[in-house]
Amino acid sequence: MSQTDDAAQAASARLVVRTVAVDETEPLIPRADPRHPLVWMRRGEGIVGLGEVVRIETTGATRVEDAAAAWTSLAALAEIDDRVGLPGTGLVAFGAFAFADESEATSVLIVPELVMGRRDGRAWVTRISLDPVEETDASGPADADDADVLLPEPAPKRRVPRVAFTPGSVPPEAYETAVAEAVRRIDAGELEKVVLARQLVGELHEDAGLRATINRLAEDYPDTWVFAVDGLIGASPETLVRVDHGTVSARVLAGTASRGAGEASDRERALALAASEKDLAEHALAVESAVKRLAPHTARLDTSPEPFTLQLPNLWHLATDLKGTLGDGSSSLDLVRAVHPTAAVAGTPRRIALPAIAELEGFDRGRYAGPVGWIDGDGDGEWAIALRCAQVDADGTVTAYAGCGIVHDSVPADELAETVMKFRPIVEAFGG
Ligand SMILES: C=C(O[C@@H]1C=C(C(=O)O)C=C[C@H]1O)C(=O)O
Repeated sequence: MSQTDDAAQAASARLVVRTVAVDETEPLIPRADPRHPLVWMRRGEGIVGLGEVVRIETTGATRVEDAAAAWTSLAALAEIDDRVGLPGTGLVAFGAFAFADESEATSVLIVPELVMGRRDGRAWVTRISLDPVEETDASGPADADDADVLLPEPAPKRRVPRVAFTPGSVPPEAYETAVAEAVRRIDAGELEKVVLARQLVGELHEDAGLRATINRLAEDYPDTWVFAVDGLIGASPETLVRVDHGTVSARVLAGTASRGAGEASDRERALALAASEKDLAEHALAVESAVKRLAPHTARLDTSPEPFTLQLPNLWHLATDLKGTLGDGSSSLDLVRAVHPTAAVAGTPRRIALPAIAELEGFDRGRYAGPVGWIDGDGDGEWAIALRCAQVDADGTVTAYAGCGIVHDSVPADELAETVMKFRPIVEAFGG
């Protein structure tokens, strides 16, 4: 089906949505579908989706706005009975978008049949169906009581499936060559910063699915957004944009250092990162681009005063939080469209960095470094940048990605080492 048909069909569908509170304390990930997991979790809270009622697929330069328009039409027709009223209740779609306009990868919004969620100590279940007048019998939509009955049993914990990764089309030496070429262009004044990534590729042989891998990501990286959407799985520390009842927030990351072995050396690395001119300059470009692109849509936008060091189990990042109020009624997807791709994953200036990435990286990023998250019926939602992630294809091919911001004093061998740190979450979650 063409993208226009798809969007048009989605726009004319009428969804019936009902969210009820449930008394549930079990973790959510063990209830995810191992083969087609839909997950958005951080610190044990979030949403897990099962089944698929509507799928909106888009491609090309207008992939985000086409999806946003189809979503607005779909949401406008939906009949929503939300008895909980928290972020993630009512009508939701999980989404993942390709990084580049030219990508072969499709971008998707998926509306599940069932959503299980938890937030602020409250749990809920949402059922979504196409117009029940034709879809169900005379007993009408399910009532609150059978919400519990139909929840899948949590699966017992399993070991993670093992995937042996090897460099993809770009071997490590070629990555270093690309970094050196990027530095040359930066020194020649062609651009200020460009983010270059490389891939690791493996095969998922076992039919155990992805649930154990996602669970491992959530256990090892509880402070990140752990996501699974249409085979894209990962644990991202970077919030692209969140919209919640008129408030807008984002977390910009750029600048990375390894963790130290002991407490003293670890502290030293964090302090050195916070004082590093190279990293502060790289970070400033990313913050500037996010602020510039969000500002037209916000009535107020504050940035945390100085970049702070964000500690993750595998590395340190320089981080800045943005917080503001929405000024123009934009949906979270409208803001995704405004900010993607940020300088944290593309570069500065963007119009020079994007073709340089396409030329120097030598592969299609697919949905890596693209927006991943969810949107609700009011347009609110949470979107991360798909980092520390892999795309798992239907044939079992697993492609993991990691990249680094290259600036004028970047050293190729150091950047290669940084990709190794950034691959760690996904490599370990596949038993490496
Ligand atoms: C590009 C990636 O990460 C981005 C690049 C960073 C850097 O170069 O310091 C830091 C965080 C992310 O914004 C990645 O993880 O693949």
